[in-house]
Amino acid sequence: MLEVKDLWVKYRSQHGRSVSAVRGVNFSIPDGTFMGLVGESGCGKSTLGFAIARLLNSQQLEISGSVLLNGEDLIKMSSRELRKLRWDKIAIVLQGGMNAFNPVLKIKQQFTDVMKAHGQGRAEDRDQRIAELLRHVQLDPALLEAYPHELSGGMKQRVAIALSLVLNPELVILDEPTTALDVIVQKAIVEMLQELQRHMKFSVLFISHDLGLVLEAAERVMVMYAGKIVEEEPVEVLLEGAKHPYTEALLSCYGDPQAKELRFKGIPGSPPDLSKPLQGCSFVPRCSKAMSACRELEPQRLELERGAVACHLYTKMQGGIGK
Ligand SMILES: Nc1ncnc2c1ncn2[C@@H]1O[C@H](COP(=O)(O)OP(=O)(O)OP(=O)(O)O)[C@@H](O)[C@H]1O
Repeated sequence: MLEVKDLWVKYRSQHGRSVSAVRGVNFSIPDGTFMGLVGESGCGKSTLGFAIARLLNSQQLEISGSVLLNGEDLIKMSSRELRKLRWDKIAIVLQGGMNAFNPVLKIKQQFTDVMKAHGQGRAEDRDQRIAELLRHVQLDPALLEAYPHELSGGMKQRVAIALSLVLNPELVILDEPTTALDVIVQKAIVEMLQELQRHMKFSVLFISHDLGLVLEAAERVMVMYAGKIVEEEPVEVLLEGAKHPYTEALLSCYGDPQAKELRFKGIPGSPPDLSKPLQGCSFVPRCSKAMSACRELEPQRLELERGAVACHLYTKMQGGIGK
């Protein structure tokens, strides 16, 4: 349903410095799939999510490639065409989404405004739909008469999710939707989201820096590093063993929960500066398995039986590189 092909996003600053935040990304999200996107801070996750929804200010960036939603290229669409498509076909929920409500409007009004703007039906039908959505996110419809400040963070995020579903979108992009919430509320919201997704059959792109949360929430996972997807797989395949050394390192950060002493490990070093030209594999300085070819050639995405990986270890296994 969603197909992203060779997507590049480069931010331009006034001082001539540019940052390549998304560098040739390819993937697709089939209908009704819960896809996770994970990676360290600054690897380009939000830029990718925003680029798909065409929510980036195009005057300050260069964007190329295509984002096909049921065959229609969003990158080529005019602002008018995009306005019709947002909420209706694609909706986005942000980490700060719960603070994005208008503080002087009751919750109900925030739903009504979106529905009216998209020409949605009679007042009674609207009211019925809004109440039904609130029940879907396990909130009492009486809360529709509340102002945003009267709700807790978890409740507001549930409302933000309900609002994103108001026009029955085909794809919902959630960017760190639970990061500001405690782990118990996080888990409850993820479970609710899975339930909603199964029931309403939309596709999800769930963006988070928390691999543990993504593994719990999603069916498939994409791992992003320095603007590229370095591994993509169904969760159960990834849990059998990561292929890319970066994914392996991310997984090992969680340690063994059964161990007597809980130790948190980090990944030594830091991600590369995306404003500088990169040569070879961008993970080389932090990779314990790097070979000389990794310093020279950028690994390309290699399609596997149930996923994909961009790492020379796999090119080598297939006889592609000798060093
Ligand atoms: N408006 C902008 N102008 C210039 N550079 C930007 C802009 N927004 C993001 N960047 C840069 O693009 C790169 C990717 O940032 P992005 O926010 O997409 O990453 P992220 O993985 O979502 O990180 P985080 O989880 O911290 O939000 C970073 O180097 C960041 O500094």
